[in-house]
Amino acid sequence: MVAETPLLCKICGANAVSGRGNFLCEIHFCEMVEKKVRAHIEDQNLILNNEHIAVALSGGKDSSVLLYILAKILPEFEGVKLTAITVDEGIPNYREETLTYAQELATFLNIEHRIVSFRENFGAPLPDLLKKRNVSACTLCGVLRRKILEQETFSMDVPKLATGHSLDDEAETAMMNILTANIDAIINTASPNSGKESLRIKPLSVLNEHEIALYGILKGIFHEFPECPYAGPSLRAEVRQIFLDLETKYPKITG
Ligand SMILES: Nc1ncnc2c1ncn2[C@@H]1O[C@H](COP(=O)(O)OP(=O)(O)OP(=O)(O)O)[C@@H](O)[C@H]1O
Repeated sequence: MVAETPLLCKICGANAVSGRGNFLCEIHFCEMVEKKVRAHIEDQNLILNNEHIAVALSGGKDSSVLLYILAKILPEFEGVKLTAITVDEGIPNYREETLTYAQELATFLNIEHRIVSFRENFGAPLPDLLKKRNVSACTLCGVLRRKILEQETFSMDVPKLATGHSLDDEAETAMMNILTANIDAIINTASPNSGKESLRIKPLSVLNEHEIALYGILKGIFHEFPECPYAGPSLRAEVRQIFLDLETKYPKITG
């Protein structure tokens, strides 16, 4: 039997934790991830000195990694303050766990954390709001969540709201806009400073899901949470599957 040769970090020769043609050890992989995010923030002027940035923290892997990395690189920006905001949609057997985790992470990172709920803003949790409307759960949830996040951001006089959207999310959105011939959205995606979008920043949009998940695992901030009970068939889910299928043929398709 031939022993398998361990894959080695291309920088220091230690055992590699990441593959896909980019072999790096734990230290160099994490450095690479942070460097990519920092470079994106600087190139696009996503964060400027003395800004107060709101971070949309669901407690899921992407926004948890976002908060962790922003907290880590924060000292490099003069006078920048972070406030995490979590929206409690009131989805039973789902949101409670991520909410607790979001609280724990914000406390661990010593970052101010606000929890805002559908109940206090719209009078009822999502399941009750759905009873009165003939609309899909994800559509209503997404619209109301964005509304609360925007309100909170403005009420705090915060110029920017950071979300944990990844490169995969951005690729899926671009593909969905093409498939639905949503010309306005295609133009807005191409120009980050247009309209209301100027308030939104997506510092993780240079990282693919593999990089975010691995970074989260290595930093001990990755948690498996139950899937949202309302998650079901959707155009986004189908587009995601198309990308996954393509990735097996063309591994570098999302970075
Ligand atoms: N309940 C919430 N409270 C605050 N922010 C949220 C909430 N849900 C989503 N977001 C923000 O919107 C982004 C995109 O949400 P979405 O549910 O599409 O993504 P996701 O890939 O599951 O992200 P995550 O892993 O952070 O939950 C999240 O990364 C987060 O920044």
